Amino acid sequence: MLANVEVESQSEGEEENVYTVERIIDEGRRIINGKPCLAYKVLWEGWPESDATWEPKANLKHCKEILKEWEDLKKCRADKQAKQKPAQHIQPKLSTFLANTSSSSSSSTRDANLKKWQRLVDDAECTIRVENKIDNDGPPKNFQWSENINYGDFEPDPDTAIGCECKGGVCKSSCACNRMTNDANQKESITYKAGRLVRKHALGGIFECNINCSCDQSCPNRVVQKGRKIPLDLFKTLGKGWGVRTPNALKAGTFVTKYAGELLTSEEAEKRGQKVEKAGESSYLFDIDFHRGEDEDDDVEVFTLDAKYFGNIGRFFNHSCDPNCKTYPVAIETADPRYFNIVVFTTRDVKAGEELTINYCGGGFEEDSDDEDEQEDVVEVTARKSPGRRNGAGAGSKRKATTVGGGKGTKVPKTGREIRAVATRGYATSEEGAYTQDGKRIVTLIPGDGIGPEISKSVVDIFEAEGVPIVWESVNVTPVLKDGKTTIPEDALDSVNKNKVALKGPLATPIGKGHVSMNLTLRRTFDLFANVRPCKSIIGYKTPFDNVDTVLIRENTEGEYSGIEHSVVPGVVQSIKLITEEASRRVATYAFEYARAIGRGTVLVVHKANIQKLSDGLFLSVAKDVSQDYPDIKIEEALLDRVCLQIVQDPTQFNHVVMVMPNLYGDILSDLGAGLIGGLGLTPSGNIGQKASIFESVHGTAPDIAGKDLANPTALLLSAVMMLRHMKMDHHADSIQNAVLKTIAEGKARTGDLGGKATNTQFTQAVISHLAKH
Ligand SMILES: NC(=O)C1=CN([C@@H]2O[C@H](COP(=O)(O)OP(=O)(O)OC[C@H]3O[C@@H](n4cnc5c(N)ncnc54)[C@H](O)[C@@H]3O)[C@@H](O)[C@H]2O)C=CC1
Ligand SMILES: O=C(O)CCC(=O)C(=O)O
Repeated sequence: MLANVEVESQSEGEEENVYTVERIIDEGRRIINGKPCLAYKVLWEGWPESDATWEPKANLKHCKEILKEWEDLKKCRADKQAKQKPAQHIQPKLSTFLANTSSSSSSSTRDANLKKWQRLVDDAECTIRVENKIDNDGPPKNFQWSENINYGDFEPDPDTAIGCECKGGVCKSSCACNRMTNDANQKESITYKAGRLVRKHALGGIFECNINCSCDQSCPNRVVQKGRKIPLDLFKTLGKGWGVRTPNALKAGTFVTKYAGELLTSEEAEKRGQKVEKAGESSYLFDIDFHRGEDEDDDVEVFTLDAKYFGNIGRFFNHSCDPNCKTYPVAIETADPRYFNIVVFTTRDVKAGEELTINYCGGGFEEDSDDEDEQEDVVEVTARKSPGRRNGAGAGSKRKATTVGGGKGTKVPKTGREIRAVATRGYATSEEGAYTQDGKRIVTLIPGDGIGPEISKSVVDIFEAEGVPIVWESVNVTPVLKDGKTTIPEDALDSVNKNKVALKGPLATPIGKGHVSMNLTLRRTFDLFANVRPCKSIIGYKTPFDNVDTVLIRENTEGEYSGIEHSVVPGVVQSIKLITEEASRRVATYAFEYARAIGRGTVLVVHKANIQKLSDGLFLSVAKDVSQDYPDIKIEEALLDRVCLQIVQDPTQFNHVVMVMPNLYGDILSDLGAGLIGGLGLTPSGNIGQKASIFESVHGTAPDIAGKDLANPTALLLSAVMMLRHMKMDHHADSIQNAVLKTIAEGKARTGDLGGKATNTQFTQAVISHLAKH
């Protein structure tokens, strides 16, 4: 082992110490002494891993053998990943990694912890690649990865599994297990077709061959029990916490994963749910209630799987109203429906790189899928009745037990917990938040000051007329003094923490004195790091430029708005512009991801690094470094003053880029953009973070027209449209957006800022009359 190679400590200005390299444990691009470079993470002999440091290659010039060892190790890992070795069996090894790192540490700590996690996750089944390019979060805290269900005291009785008597490896449609699947779905066929793809008709309930069957392991009716065979990416999403993505294209009907977790009684799940909710944390409860009827008071016992502390990749699927996957019941270990496995299958063909999502409120196979199975084959699991008492008797069947649907018959009290009649889970990323009993999303509404309440009412009225399935929770953000500091009232904090999504009217800030800005306080409190400000010409409303379509992303938590100001001596004040690598990296990453998502090929970094050499210099160099991870997106840079000139000369030259910049520049440039398309009454924005997202118009409280019903609510309405898209309610977003644009284009009900005579109320009524359903 060639480990005793000495190198010099790289830190500038430090005494030159000499340490011994034990080995290299990681590699990546890092900023060292202000410059991005390839660096290696070095474990030092006699020092713990927590003292490992990132060293540029130059510092390792005497460590050729160690570098070679590292290259060999990397190659070996890459080969292992490429092989995507299939899982052996449904009972995988139990990986016990209790991530005890702080969720927001440095990026190097994050990377080390994610690597550690990746090894355990990988070990558990088929290849899972863990990736976080968004923030410094490591693995979730207090979460133990396991592919198994932890049954605790409620182990299912394997003797209740109904077996078939088919000999040899290939069960046919006459097999008792296939027939039970057919019974449950009123359709005859074998359950899985070639390529381990499930037939659509089978998805009302699948009975796989099991330990009580005579067929062997090569039987095609054994798919889920053999474990996941496809690689998956566990990745940090923009604004939705962790998510799951497929690196390869998948066909409709592909088995993706089982949902693992701890099996709880309803009472226990209820207690856990309440505790987690109180703490404002995410819950991951999934009722195994496929056998419950439409009436939730049905006298049946329902177990719940909790994946908060213990589970597998199933825990990380995000919700979508237009999902590409769905959970279905699969019986393997027992035919007792209280123990059906919750299993994720794709419901349509999925492209490589697509995020895999499920709709927590149901939704099955794509209607126009050209798969060989017909659409009417689809049997919705949602609120499906129990498959009933099946005998399993008939040719070739071997009935082992008769406990289907019966169980202990314990009466379960209705608890009011937000778990619906289908397999459902609560979740708390910025996308998921809270729901009412009847499945409506709860959204925090901060009406704001000045024109805020008027334009908020307009949004509420239009949403009601459109029938958007959300419930508003209105809160006040009048500043309160706590320990001498101006803060947000507790109920507003609780509401946003719980709901994860808010719509906010403008809030007034006293000029040159008085309390700090509540707008900025909200952004900082919820760490809403990226402020997305699109600016698009409105067809039919003539301005000097017809085709403006700019997108600006503003760093939203620091820079000139850090709020660090003091008087040095009378007549001299100092205001600190704080720029950190961490905040610059996450907003730059967001900009690149956003550019990719909306199909723009360039990220333009707007800065003044010629003057603010260190602060804007860091912002720019971090953005350049981030760009290395996005070879498909170009990076360009421009000085703010030149951008101001060019954008008023011809804004369309910025139509193909996503601009990203420090806080103050974004604030000013977005007002300038508004001026190009007709004013502040038109421009929306979204403040995006991991804990929550708050949508608001770019404008302020407009004190000159407040209380007169003269305001244009378009900017807040379009912010609300952005919010709907964020929540994946695109259908309602389209309807409202079209109605607003049509109203302005038509010209009959324009507000004063657009040269019209309509009041806010009249404009609102006109929009309602243009909604798709009217
Ligand atoms: N995010 C927020 O909540 C923001 C709050 N503010 C606060 O708002 C207050 C007023 O700031 P101002 O500089 O006057 O900016 P402002 O944006 O409130 O008003 C500027 C001009 O635009 C007009 N305007 C703005 N929104 C309009 C709408 N929806 N319909 C028709 N006309 C509209 C106003 O009548 C005014 O003439 C200040 O206390 C400021 O701190 C300012 C900007 C953003
Ligand atoms: O907080 C304020 O009053 C103004 C904030 C503002 O202009 C902004 O950052 O959008």
